[in-house]
Amino acid sequence: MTAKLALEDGTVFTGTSIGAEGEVDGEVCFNTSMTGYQEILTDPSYRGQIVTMTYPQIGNYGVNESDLESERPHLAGFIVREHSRVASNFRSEGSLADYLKEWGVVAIESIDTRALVRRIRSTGAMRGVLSTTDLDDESLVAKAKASPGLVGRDLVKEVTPEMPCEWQESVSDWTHLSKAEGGGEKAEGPHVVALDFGMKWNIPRHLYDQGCQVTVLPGTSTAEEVLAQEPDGIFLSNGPGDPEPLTQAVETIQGVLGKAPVFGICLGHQLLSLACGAKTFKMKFGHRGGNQPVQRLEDGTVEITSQNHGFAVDEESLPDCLEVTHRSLNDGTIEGVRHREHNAFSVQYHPEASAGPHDSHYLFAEFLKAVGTM
Ligand SMILES: NC(=O)CC[C@H](N)C(=O)O
Repeated sequence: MTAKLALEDGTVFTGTSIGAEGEVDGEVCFNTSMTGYQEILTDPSYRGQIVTMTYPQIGNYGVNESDLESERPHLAGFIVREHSRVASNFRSEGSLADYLKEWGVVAIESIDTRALVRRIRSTGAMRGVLSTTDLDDESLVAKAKASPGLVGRDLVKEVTPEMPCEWQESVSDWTHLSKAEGGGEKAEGPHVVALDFGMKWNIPRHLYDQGCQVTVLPGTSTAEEVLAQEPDGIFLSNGPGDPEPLTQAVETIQGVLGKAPVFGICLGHQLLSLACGAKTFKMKFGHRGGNQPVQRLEDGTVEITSQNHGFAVDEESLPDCLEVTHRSLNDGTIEGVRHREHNAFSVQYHPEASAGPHDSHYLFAEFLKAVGTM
């Protein structure tokens, strides 16, 4: 079945559908990871985005239950150069194409993803439409132009859980970072409240494996609701879209700062910075992939990190109470901050990896240390 991708600048790519029938719109962005397509599909931070993989062949190790980062795919659409017809891996439980169809994900292959990515890199992230039902170029480009984009929209409300829950799952036990260190069984350690703005599951898995009792609260919770849990530490999760419209989350963070140690990842980092008085801005095409170099300013160490963000904290707006701790070596943007008075720090990248390198796992231990010293 033919599928088409149209961009707001008038470019149209014609390829073949590998997913569900239908039509979706969203911001077209690219991810440079060679593996981890299942984690990307199920990362709630991709809500509202059509994701192109730069690696040319995707799907060759299939899909499985333990690589899910949430219950279901969240991205708007998926683009690959070639979808592998063979899924060969001892962990594989099914094929990528079946998974995409099962969850109604509109997806396309056999387009020139290099040309698409070069266009995004020079023009910046663009709105687009991916369709198997409308194959008329003019109509598709008009729809891409009319698509709402990400700026100014609260996408967290579409992915945050309705109810609190107690987290009970370890990191998947085929990795060397699993329960071996005693995680899970000794969840009598510090009580961490995780505000879930669209949290990737590997984050609470890591906290649980460090012995934390993890209570997951909806991202819409108030400071009173968080503090009523008597947390030893508060975690601010990743999540989709533009951080600036999330005024309620910012208020909650302002209400809990200084009352317990705070650790934020990605959207959580942006929200902590906003709560301290900084501003965020939309990047030209963002950072998405498992090979993003970041420097830890304290000692110059370079970490290769997993990232997925299209917004960033604006350095010019940084208040005196925040100190930059990490910086991107690709473009110099802020990748981590620490509060000078309160016990609070955050990073723009993903120490839980999933998928990606494990260089930054030490941040979970740092949070635990912070929790113990408050
Ligand atoms: N992974 C995330 O939390 C992403 C944060 C935010 N939605 C951004 O794109 O910058």
